[in-house]
Amino acid sequence: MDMEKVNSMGFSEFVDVFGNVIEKCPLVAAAVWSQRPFSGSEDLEKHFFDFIDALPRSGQEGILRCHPDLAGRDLQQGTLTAESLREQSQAGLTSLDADDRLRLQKLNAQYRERFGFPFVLAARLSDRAEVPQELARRLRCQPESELRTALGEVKKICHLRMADLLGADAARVE
Ligand SMILES: NC(=O)NC1=NC(=O)NC1=O
Repeated sequence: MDMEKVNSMGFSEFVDVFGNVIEKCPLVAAAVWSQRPFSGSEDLEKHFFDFIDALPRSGQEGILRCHPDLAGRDLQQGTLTAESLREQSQAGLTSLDADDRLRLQKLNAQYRERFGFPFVLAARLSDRAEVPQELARRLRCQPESELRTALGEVKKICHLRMADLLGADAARVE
């Protein structure tokens, strides 16, 4: 998909296509649409990131809370979005044994208890061995820095989902 196509999208089509690059937060795409035209994929992505960065802390934490736990209830109940299911299965989280799944659930609960939002990590850049290690490591971080780290992971997830949608040919618009 090239940028001329993106820049020609009406509001509904734009939100249909980009509404889940930030998990379950179509508002971000709805807001970014009015910033068109975009000079390229980086410019488009930067508008998504700028929107997140400009939110008050409550809004940023809200974005994190829209993310399903890794190997959590949504995965067990089959209620993950298509993107999330693909990401979690690529990280090997859909085939954990009961012990590993329970360990991750306990760590997720401890993390949520400490920070007030779920542990978020770009699963496609991780794997079943690394996720619990990274969760345990970040559990020891300070809330301020952890919020920034978590939002950084949201941006990585957005970047990867955007790349899936745009493909390689979303070069700059001449
Ligand atoms: N809590 C999470 O990190 N969730 C997720 N990470 C991903 O990469 N996809 C998700 O659904």
